[in-house]
Amino acid sequence: MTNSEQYYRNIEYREKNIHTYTMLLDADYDMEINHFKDDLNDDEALTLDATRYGNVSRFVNHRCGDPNLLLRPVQIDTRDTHYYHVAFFTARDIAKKEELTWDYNINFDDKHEVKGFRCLCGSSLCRDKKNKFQKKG
Ligand SMILES: C[S@@+](CC[C@H](N)C(=O)[O-])C[C@H]1O[C@@H](n2cnc3c(N)ncnc32)[C@H](O)[C@@H]1O
Repeated sequence: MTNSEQYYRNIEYREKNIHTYTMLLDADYDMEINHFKDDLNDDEALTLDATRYGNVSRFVNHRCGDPNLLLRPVQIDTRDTHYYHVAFFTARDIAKKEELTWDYNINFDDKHEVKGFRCLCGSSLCRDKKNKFQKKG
């Protein structure tokens, strides 16, 4: 089988095996709780509130380049690669009460992606070079 035949066979397999599931989210276009009132229009300010339906991972902040957590897909209960969970692993020893961070992989060169997010991670590897609020460190 050629590579392109294999490619189209994979697409066909995926299309036949599309899985859907219901997810509960609290989401709203709400400028009142958004820090970027001056920079965004209402329809650009979707806020996801993980208080009721999220889990403890909602407290993990972003850090560019050298976060103390890494994300890995893991399989639980099934070897079907359509279903995986995302697990956090420590990238190094973490001190008691130290902030947990992972790299959200934000592309700071993409205007749409970063319009509502200015990075305050303080890492020397921070990619948000235009951030006027950047912490030194
Ligand atoms: C998953 S929550 C993290 C927990 C949040 N800091 C809190 O106290 O509930 C993601 C939000 O935290 C803020 N945040 C996380 N990392 C940030 C960073 N490096 N710079 C600025 N804001 C950050 C942003 O408001 C982002 O939308």
